[in-house]
Amino acid sequence: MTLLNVDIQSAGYEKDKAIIQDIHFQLKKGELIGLIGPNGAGKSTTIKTILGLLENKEGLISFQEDASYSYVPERPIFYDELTLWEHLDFIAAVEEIPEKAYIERAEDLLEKYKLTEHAHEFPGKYSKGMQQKAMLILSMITNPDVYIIDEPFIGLDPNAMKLFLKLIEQEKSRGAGILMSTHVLDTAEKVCDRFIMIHNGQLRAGGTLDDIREQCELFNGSLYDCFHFIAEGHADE
Ligand SMILES: Nc1ncnc2c1ncn2[C@@H]1O[C@H](COP(=O)(O)OP(=O)(O)OP(=O)(O)O)[C@@H](O)[C@H]1O
Repeated sequence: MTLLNVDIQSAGYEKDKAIIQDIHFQLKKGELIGLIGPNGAGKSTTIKTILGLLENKEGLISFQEDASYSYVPERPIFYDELTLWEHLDFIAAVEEIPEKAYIERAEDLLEKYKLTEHAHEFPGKYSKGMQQKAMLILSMITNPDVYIIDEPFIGLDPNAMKLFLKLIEQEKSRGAGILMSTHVLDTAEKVCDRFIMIHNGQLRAGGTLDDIREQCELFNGSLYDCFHFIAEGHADE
């Protein structure tokens, strides 16, 4: 079942100045799609377009009726005056999550990400990795149907990365769909079901790793080999 249908003809930050063009794909239940491309390719712009943050857009974005989503931005954003626990309280109140369920889930996530002892501190003062973990916890507290995650791995230590991947796997089994942009291609190759490869604001290849290999004519290539081919226009020597 399709959770999100992306049909972007063009989008950008200024009128008549398209940054991305012709980006079309669908995110299905239980699926993890990797959004891949070099710096400045248009990954974050694609995500912002999906979230409805860009006014200059031609095309259609549609979430399945009543589908909820969580967005994890590339750079963590917090309210200065709220502790992490207060952020969780705030989200639970806005989303009307029953108190017992939310407290259990919050305590479990804080424990897993080793932030229990820091839950009553201001996340603005956390280390980079702790901030990223806090953002991931906030995104998971609502059990959304769709996750849109812009580069989750920056700053995560290896244990936190492993934990994140395990939780993402659990969320997929629950039926959530995940769109995740990342530069960590060896991990993406292992965990993503499909890929969207963007270069210069255009969809250059898409599908499973085998589909991408075929489109790049690199039949035994890794995801990195295909990335290099698309970004540089020739195979890596
Ligand atoms: N707020 C903005 N206003 C104008 N142009 C922008 C803005 N944000 C990004 N751009 C431009 O849009 C293009 C695509 O940027 P985008 O951030 O989508 O790339 P990206 O693929 O996410 O890159 P990275 O891997 O470096 O995060 C770049 O040329 C960038 O300069």
